[in-house]
Amino acid sequence: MASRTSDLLVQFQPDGELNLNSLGEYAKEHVHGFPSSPVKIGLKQFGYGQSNPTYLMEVSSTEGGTEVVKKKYVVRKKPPGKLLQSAHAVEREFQRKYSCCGGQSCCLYVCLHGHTQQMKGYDEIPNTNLEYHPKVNGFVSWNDDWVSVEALYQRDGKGNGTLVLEALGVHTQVPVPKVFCLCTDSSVIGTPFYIMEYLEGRIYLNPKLPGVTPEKRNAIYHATAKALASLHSVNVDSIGLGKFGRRNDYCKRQVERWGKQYMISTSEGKPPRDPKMLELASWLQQHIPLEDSTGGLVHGDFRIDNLVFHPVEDKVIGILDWELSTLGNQMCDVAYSTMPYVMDVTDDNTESPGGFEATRIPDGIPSLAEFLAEYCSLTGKPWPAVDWKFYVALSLFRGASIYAGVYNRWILGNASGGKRAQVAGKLGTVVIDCAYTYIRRKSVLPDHPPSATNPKQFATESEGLSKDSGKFVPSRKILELRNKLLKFMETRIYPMESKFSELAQSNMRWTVHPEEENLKELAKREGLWNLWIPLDSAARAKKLLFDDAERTPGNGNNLFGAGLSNLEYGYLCEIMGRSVWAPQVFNCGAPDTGNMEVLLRYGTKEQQQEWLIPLLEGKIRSAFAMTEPQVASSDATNIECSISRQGNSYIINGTKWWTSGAMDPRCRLLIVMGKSDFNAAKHKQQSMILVDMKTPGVHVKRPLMVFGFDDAPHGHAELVFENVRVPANNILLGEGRGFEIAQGRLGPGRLHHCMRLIGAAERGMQIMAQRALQRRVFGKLIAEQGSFLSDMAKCRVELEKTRLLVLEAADQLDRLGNKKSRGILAMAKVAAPNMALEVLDRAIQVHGGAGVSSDTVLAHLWVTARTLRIADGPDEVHLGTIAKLELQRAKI
Ligand SMILES: Cc1cc2nc3c(=O)[nH]c(=O)nc-3n(C[C@H](O)[C@H](O)[C@H](O)COP(=O)(O)OP(=O)(O)OC[C@H]3O[C@@H](n4cnc5c(N)ncnc54)[C@H](O)[C@@H]3O)c2cc1C
Repeated sequence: MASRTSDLLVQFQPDGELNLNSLGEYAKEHVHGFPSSPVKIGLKQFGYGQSNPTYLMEVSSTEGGTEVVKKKYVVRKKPPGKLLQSAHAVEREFQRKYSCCGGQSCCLYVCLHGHTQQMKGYDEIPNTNLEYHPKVNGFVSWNDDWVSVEALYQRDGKGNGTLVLEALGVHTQVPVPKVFCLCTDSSVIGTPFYIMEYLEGRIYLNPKLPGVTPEKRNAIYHATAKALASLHSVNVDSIGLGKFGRRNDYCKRQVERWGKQYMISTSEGKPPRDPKMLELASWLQQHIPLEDSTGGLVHGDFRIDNLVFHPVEDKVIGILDWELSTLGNQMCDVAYSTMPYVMDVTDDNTESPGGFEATRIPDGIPSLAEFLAEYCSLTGKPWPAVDWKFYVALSLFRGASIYAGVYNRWILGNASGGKRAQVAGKLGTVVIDCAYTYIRRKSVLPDHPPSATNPKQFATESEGLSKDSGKFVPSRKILELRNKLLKFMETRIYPMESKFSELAQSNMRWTVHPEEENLKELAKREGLWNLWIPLDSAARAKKLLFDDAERTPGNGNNLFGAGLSNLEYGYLCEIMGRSVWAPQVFNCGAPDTGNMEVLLRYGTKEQQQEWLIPLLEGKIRSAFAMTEPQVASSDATNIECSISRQGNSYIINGTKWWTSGAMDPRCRLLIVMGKSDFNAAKHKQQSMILVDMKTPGVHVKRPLMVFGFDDAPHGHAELVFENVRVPANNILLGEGRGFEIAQGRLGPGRLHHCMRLIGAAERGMQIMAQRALQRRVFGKLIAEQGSFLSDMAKCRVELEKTRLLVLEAADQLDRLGNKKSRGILAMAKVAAPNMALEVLDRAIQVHGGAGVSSDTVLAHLWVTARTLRIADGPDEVHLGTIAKLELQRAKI
């Protein structure tokens, strides 16, 4: 059952300092609309929670001789007595619009704790006990989480400032109570306090939601995820909270802070210290997530009982308790909000942790995975499986530290939670044990969010993402992956492009930048690895290698991708195509994907073990050697390289060129196409064979240049095979089956090129528009020149047409297979490079000289697109296929 907010009131327990008269006088002066002649000011205390004492202030006036309550407010103050550093910082919850004289002489600066200080040239202000720090242009204090005063009361151009509650209330849809004033003067009611709006609504004190129907429970959890998502979606910079806290190293600082506070609460003469807590601290320190700073707004105490729900509707009208709010890693908030799944926080059970996962999820409440999937979908955040253990353990660690603080305060006699604080010591031990067990669990969250098609999916609104049906509407799963990829590109790939290029132009050009390997690890951890692998190819290899697809060791580390169709991959591959450096970071680069596809589809178990697994793991790279300099290789029946059987070996002789990737120091495998029988039928002469790059007789003659780019460190090699002897079982599928394999290999691989070209064109469009909006020619921005506008619009038209064609080809490939979709594949292969060239050429033109230089990525993208009118079959060959099919249709 929900409690109405008014049900939570208990008789006012005076703390000896709270003077109602001074409170009333202060409110009259500082709260807009406060009755000017109140008859009576009454105070009732909210009896729930041990944090900052909170009161309902009822202001009565007389009407027709009767006393009526005219207005209700909430007063929230610090507890009296000596407090832990940074705890109970009510000032952090509040923000008022702070006006100054215009920046001339009276700007008041207030620190986190209500201390004030004058700045050079400003009027003297009492209560000075902080030091001005020029680096932060604010005041520094004892707390490492200090934000500069300027940050706390950021000034806009008019000398006004904003902070969290007011900033959210004024500028966002995040449900928060309206705040009226902050009083930092402890002489008024004994401690700093603030006054805010009283919200009449429902509060669910128990996250199990007893006495609530399953449907309503579902709706309440949905509303909770939505409220959290709304607060996490706030753009802090745009609402003046950009400096509300330090953005980086949030988890690291949290571990230090709560560890420190635990030590303070359990020092000599205080409650005993639990050694497991120290172990926990060290585990946390060693497992800080790589991405320790999403830098967004963090509530710090987000739980269902800190939410006020509408009196009748299942929506949140107020998020309360902002005293721990700051900027940082929002996943900490998410983990904390899911504590009921791990631990029963409702009753003072000092024996066991409980938690939905240990007991049972009450009917209607979503599973943890469903709740998280809902949140991730609403915010577009990546699925947090990788670091989930850390986040939950940190929440528990923090909880244990808070319990230790409460217990210590109870011993000192100033815990506002009264009797409940008495058992806090024992509860702390339960929490520590729970965390201790938790970090030893093998798995805490599935690798992937529950499927969007799961009928039990609890979300209603997020279904909107996949509810809209239509051929080219990506599912929620794909949208999540897309968002993750986009973020990865923005934060990891684009910032490294110039560094990768620099190395590729230096005399160390044929080495790999160490950051590339780091990024690969990160991509694996993010679940952005091997996404290109189609379901059916993965199934064959899993069966062959492990006999039991479900128990594949690779399941846990995305070795076999995310189980996507070619169509689904299309939405992701194009994002990778926006940078020439990106595909290999996700193990989705050419020619590896094509080669892995060959091994997945046609490799024997032994071949897969030797070559496929290290390729899937990203430990080695590969190349495909078909084209030969001396013959027209667009017709592969012309090739002359010989593969001849001798006992248990094959001997290879011939010259290949344009073997892409063969210069890469990690390249170990060559798939060589040659002739094993020069007298067989035209399409049965060719075979494919696996060759270790290190086999004697494999010579790299030279790297080839593409319009001046050698594409180091991967490169395109001319190779000579001189009596290269390889084991006979290196043959793929069997002698004379080379053409068959080529058909299988080139279908998806070709389409991946097209998908990437869509991305390259998108990048071109983006850079082109940015340039046009900045560059002035003959008195006008380029974006204002009519000829440019129509050119750009035409580029967009071409791009969208081609994207649809590529997606259609992917869809046909999924449904009809390689052979039947060869017509549309050929169309995509002709259309995509030509479209990308047109768009990139336009973008280059808009950049003038800069466009043809290496200062932008445009020239490299253009060059790559140009080669794709030739590589994987010249346009003419594909046009021939399209025309042939067209005529065949006409004959039927
Ligand atoms: C950057 C790059 C990377 C490459 N990577 C690889 C790789 O990793 N592995 C590999 O084996 N190969 C690779 N290639 C080679 C590529 O696949 C071949 O260049 C391509 O197949 C064309 O073969 P060719 O160069 O022998 O040209 P040719 O076969 O000599 O053709 C020359 C031209 O003849 C015309 N032509 C061809 N057929 C027809 C027709 N039916 N009708 C009308 N005109 C026609 C076309 O204009 C064509 O461009 C790569 C090429 C480049 C540029």
